[in-house]
This record gives sequence, C-alpha cells and structure tokens, in this order.
Amino acid sequence: MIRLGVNIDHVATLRNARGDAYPDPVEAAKLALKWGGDGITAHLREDRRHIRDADMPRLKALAAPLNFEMAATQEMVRIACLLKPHACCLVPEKRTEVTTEGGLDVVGHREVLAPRIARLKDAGIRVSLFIDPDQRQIEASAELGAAVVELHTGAYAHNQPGELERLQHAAGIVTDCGLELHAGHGLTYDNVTPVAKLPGLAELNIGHFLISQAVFDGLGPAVRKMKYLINCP
Ligand SMILES: CC(=O)[C@@H](O)[C@H](O)COP(=O)(O)O
Ligand SMILES: NCC(=O)COP(=O)(O)O
Repeated sequence: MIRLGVNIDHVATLRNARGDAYPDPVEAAKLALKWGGDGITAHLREDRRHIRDADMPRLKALAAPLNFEMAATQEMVRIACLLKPHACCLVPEKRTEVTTEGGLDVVGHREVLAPRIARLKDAGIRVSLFIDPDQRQIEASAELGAAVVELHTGAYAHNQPGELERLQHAAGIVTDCGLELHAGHGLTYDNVTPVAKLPGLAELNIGHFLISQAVFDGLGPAVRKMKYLINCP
C-alpha cells in the first residue's frame, strides 16, 4: 500500500494570516491521521512563514511518523537533531519563492550536504532528499547516504510536456540505486493517479490541495478520498 503523508503547512498559513491560535495544524494532523493519513509532513521554513518552531514538538508527540521538511542549514540540522523526527527531507529554499520551486541540487552542493546528512543520520534520523527526476541527482543522493528520495512533481503538476515520462524513468533509477521512492508537490485528485503508479513508489506527500479541498469537503473526507485514489488498482 502506498503511504500518504499529509502536509499540514497551509493550515498554519491560515492561522498566521490573522495572528490567532487557530486553525491549529496539530489538530489538523490528528484529523488527517484519523482519516487514513499514514504520517505528517511539516516544512519549518527559515522565514517561519507557516509552521513555527513550537509546532514541531507537538507534531512529534502525535506518535505518528513525522517527516520534517527543512533547508539543509546548520540551524535546521540543530533543530532536527534535538527533535529527532522519524525523517528529515532536505529541500531547497529561497526566501522570495511562493513555494518550493525545484529540487535540491545535490550534485552541486555535495560538500555542504555530506556532513549535514551524516549528522542527521548519527542522530538516528532517516534522511530524504527532495530532488528533480534527474539521474545525476539520484545517484549523488545515494552516494551521500540518503535512505529516500522524494521526486519533485511540481513540473508534472504544471503539465510540462515529458514530465510524467521523466518521473517514470527516474523511478527506475531510484529503486536501482537501492533508495526508497517518494514523490510530491502540486498533486491533486485529478493528477495523482499516474504518479501513484510509478514503479516502486512507497509514499506520496500531499498538502496544499488537501487543505484547500478541506474548505469544501472537510479535511477528513479529503484525506480519505486521496488515500483511496492513490491505492486504486
Ligand atoms: C517541499 C514542499 O514541496 C512542501 O514543503 C510544500 O511545498 C509546502 O510548503 P511550501 O508551499 O511553503 O513550499
Ligand atoms: N514535499 C511535498 C509536500 O509535502 C506537499 O506539497 P504540496 O502538496 O503542498 O504542493
């Protein structure tokens, strides 16, 4: 069965918009888990635009797998090593971007990434790298000792020609390299099925669409429907 990691970042976006304490991303996480989510993903951005430091230990206390998305900075590595989540997914970050625009350049940042990945692994954290579906990036991820790669599906979600084929080709390389295959970004009810059929896929991380759909259907039913779609034969 393909696992669904529910990204609750944008519950925090809504909370922060008015500076109140609601909606609480931790309550959303509880609901997502109750309705079939297999784990929670949260991205503590350097600018704290959505998830905040105080959210992270509360999410960890839920006793479900927590996938801590973060930039590979010294500050974030320090926070992660104290928190000890189930997994850390290293993502690229630009202060001015609206959302994560591309994958991490593992090839170009080997020297910086190697000791930070090693530190996370020494703390007992599973390391995942959020990368574009590119052979060199996948091979470099394996060489640096990542356990997982999460393929960035943003270009596919924006209907860029050839992106599904690129993801399919990359999926084979990921499993040949002995890495666990995850995927995510920009996935919706309408575009998720071909991604869910990537050979060897273990997990999808989906957030913005589910939180948006919750306005109409409620978060629980939205999670349940997505879980059904990603495991449909
Ligand atoms: C890395 C990633 O894809 C997620 O973190 C997701 O995009 C939600 O966070 P942002 O919308 O802030 O990028
Ligand atoms: N890593 C991708 C993720 O967590 C969710 O991305 P999105 O569905 O919010 O675009």
